[in-house]
Amino acid sequence: MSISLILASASPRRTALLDQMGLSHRQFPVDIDESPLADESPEAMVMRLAEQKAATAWQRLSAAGETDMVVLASDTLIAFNGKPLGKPADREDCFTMLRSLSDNEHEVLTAISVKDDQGSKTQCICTKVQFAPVSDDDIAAYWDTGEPADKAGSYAIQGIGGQFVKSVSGSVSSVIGLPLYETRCLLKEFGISK
Ligand SMILES: Cc1cn([C@H]2C[C@H](O)[C@@H](COP(=O)(O)OP(=O)(O)OP(=O)(O)O)O2)c(=O)[nH]c1=O
Repeated sequence: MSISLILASASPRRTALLDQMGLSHRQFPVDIDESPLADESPEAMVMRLAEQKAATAWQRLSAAGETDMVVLASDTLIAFNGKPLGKPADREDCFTMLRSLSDNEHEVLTAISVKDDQGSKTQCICTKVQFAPVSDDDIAAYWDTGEPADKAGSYAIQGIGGQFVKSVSGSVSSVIGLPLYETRCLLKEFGISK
């Protein structure tokens, strides 16, 4: 009996990172409400969202008769001054986020959640990122590239936004959406390895 790995995500970056690990999988995107709850910490929020993505995918696939699967889901948020920053709602929101990140340090939180028929486990990985000073002209030009729109905190370290990053302490793959080392360890606990 072979167990199939399901990635509960629409993200092209997360599937590419799993490919990088040599783990064959199938993408099964789930859309959930990603709004924060009142007074919820960034860590509690990112873990709740990853867990909910995994549980939702699991329920839908089980209802469709799928068995022998392990579901992996992930969520990425920026924590700045104790507040969560997700994807920008619009250009103005991107300006607000990048102005606050400019010349400051922030944390990128990625939660990974794995579920099978025995239960689930969720873990949060924190990476510190120091931003260089970013001007309004930089932000305007960056917004026009289209890159910030679907990225937590309005930037992509692996793309054009990498030029705003002075230093990183922690996992770079986690900033991009899936921490390779921790994902490998967690999946191993659920019987998935290369
Ligand atoms: C900070 C940062 C975020 N990101 C991305 C990672 C995540 O894909 C995205 C945050 O959105 P998420 O809601 O975590 O994920 P998603 O909507 O892309 O995919 P899904 O929910 O279907 O799994 O921001 C980068 O690619 N580079 C970066 O430097």
